[in-house]
Parts: sequence; structure tokens; C-alpha cells
Amino acid sequence: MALPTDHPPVKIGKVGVLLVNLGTPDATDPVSMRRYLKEFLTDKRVIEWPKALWYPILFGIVLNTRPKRVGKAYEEIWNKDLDESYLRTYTRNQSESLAQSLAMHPNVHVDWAMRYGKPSIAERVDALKAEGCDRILVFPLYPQYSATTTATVNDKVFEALLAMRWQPALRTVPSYHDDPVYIDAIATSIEKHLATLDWEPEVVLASFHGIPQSYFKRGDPYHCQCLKTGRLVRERLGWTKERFRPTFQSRFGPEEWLQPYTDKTVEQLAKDGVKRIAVLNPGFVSDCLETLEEIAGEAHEIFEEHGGEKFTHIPCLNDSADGMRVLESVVRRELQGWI
Ligand SMILES: C=CC1=C(C)c2cc3[nH]c(cc4nc(cc5[nH]c(cc1n2)c(C)c5CCC(=O)O)C(CCC(=O)O)=C4C)c(C)c3C=C
Ligand SMILES: [Fe+2]
Ligand SMILES: [Fe+2]
Repeated sequence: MALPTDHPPVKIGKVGVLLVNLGTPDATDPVSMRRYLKEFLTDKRVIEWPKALWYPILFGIVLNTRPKRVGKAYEEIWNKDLDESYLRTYTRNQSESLAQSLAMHPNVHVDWAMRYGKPSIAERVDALKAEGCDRILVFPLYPQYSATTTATVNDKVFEALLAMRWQPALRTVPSYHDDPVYIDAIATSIEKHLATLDWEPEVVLASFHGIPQSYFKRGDPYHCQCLKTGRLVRERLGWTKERFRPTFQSRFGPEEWLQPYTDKTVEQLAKDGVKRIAVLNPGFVSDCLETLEEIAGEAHEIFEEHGGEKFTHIPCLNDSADGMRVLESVVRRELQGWI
């Protein structure tokens, strides 16, 4: 049998870098919110309960009530200039900025995607492949590893490859919770922010997103990595354990989550007579609903309601020069041998 002498044209030889963050609704209306929350809350990595238990609650209650309520919260923190959430704005900016920093490597192509919502991981992996990327570095944008975040990003990338005859080679970025460049950038962001104030916080809370305690007990390393980040930042600042404390926010559902809870800690500090606090979110690469609404908004209110006087939220690293230095150094390290 004669073999074909030619094959379809293919592009090869490029290296893709895919930044992936959690995701965000397309708009704040209940329909867009429901679509986003449905994709999020049907992820088995996020909610581990058996479907038979969870789906009646999800489809019967959560998806009928939460979209409207959370849509209002998103409205408060929406980037009105671009009509999108800040998480999308910052993730795109990070991708564009990283592409510029790597411009001396013309075979490297930087792109971004969201685990839930758009642009989807499948769409951007296909686009990188079509560009000729036969090697792809996947960067889940979470300094601390959790199955609920990092692993579900990686799962989705591998799922996209299921449909490919000629798969690209893949690398996934490990957690960088103790990377000295990251620790220094967080500590520097605290110092720079506090230098802009005419007051000093008595206590600084490093508030991480929580996960259910049961996930931790089954082996998720997230809690330990958060505590290590906290300890290293505190040591870099030379502060006491009383002044700098890790806490956990964003409880969802009836289970116990990682503690101490941020909201309860803020309330207790105010009740104990602490008048001035600062809160940062070192586990979030970009500001988003959880930092802008839950911390800069709600936690601030809780503190003042219970007698606190001065509250400041220290922004995430976002697309700042310090933040981009962290992302670039992690990417350059993980691309070794490919560029
Ligand atoms: C069981 C539910 C959830 C787990 C576990 C969880 C872990 C987790 N999430 C982040 C980061 C983000 N979460 C965000 C929003 C958000 N998170 C949950 C639920 C769980 N998260 C929900 C339902 C939502 C949507 C808002 C709401 O309905 O309350 C966001 C913000 C997205 C945005 O557009 O701004 C981020 C970021 C981490 C890091 C994490 C575990 C380590
Ligand atoms: Fe979350
Ligand atoms: Fe939240």
C-alpha cells in the first residue's frame, strides 16, 4: 500500500505558557451568575460530597438563591471601565506583561485561561497547539497547592489533551508558597502599603481562602503551605506571632473549615480593644471578589461595628512590578531546558 507522501501542514517548535486562574462570571446578572456557579459547584474537586446528596441541594436551593445575592456582591467590585471582574483584568494584564518580559524568546507564546467561565482552558490549549506549541507549561495561579484549585486546573488541561492525536508535552508549575522571591514580594508589599499610612496597625492578618477541614484531614497540603508562607513572611518582616497572624476566610456550606476564621478573628480583635488592623491576602495572586468584597468590604465593616477604628486592606500583588517578578521567576525556573 502506498504511503501518503505529504501530511497536512503543522506548526511545531514553540513553547506555550498558560496562566490559569479560578474564573469569574461574564456579567453580574442572575443568568450569568448561575452559569458560572453551576460550573464551579459541580466540580468534584471543589465539592466532594456524593452527587446524590449534593445535587438536590445545589439545583434545589443554591443555584436558585445564590446567583442573585452573589451577583450583587460582584456588582460592587466590578471593573466598570472594562465591564468585567478585576480577576479577569489582572489575569490578562499578567499574561501580557509576562509575554513582554519573555519577548527575547520569540518561540515562547504566553496565554491565559480560567478554570470556570471564559476563556476556557480547552479553548486556549487548542489555540496554543494551533500556534505550534508542542510544549506547554501550565501555571495554576495559586501559590499554595490545593486539590480544590491547582489539581482541578491540571485535570482540565489533561482533559483537553484527551481529544488530541498529537499531544503537546506538558509541565505543570508546582506550588511556590515558600519561594524566596514570592515571600519577599509579599513582605515588600506590606512594607510599601504601611508606609503610605499615617497610622500603624497593631495586628496584621494574613487571610487565606479556606477549605473544609475534612479535605485537609484526607491529605490536602494546603493548610501546611499557608502556615509556612505566613511564617516565612513574618520572619522576613521580623514581627512577632501576636502582630502577624494567619487566618482563613470564605466558608461555604455547613462543614467546619480551616480555622481561625478571618471574620471571627476580626470581630474578636475589635472586642478585645484592638483599634487598628491591616489584612492582606497572600494566597490570591489577584484581587477579586474574595479580597475586595469579603475583606476590604465586609471584614472592614465587622471591625468597625465591634469598636475597631482603623482598617486597611493590603492589595494583592496583581500586575505590579513586584508581582510580575514573582511570576516571571517561577516561569523561567520551570521552563529550564525548554528555552
Ligand atoms: C466548597 C467550596 C469552595 C472551595 C473549597 C473553594 C476553595 C478555594 N477558592 C479559592 C479562590 C477563589 N474562590 C473564589 C470564589 C468562590 N469560591 C467558592 C467556593 C469554594 N472555594 C465560591 C462559591 C465562589 C464564588 C463566589 C461565591 O459564590 O461566594 C474566587 C473569586 C472569583 C472572582 O471572580 O472574583 C477566588 C479567587 C481558593 C484559593 C480556594 C482554595 C484554596
Ligand atoms: Fe473559592
Ligand atoms: Fe467569599
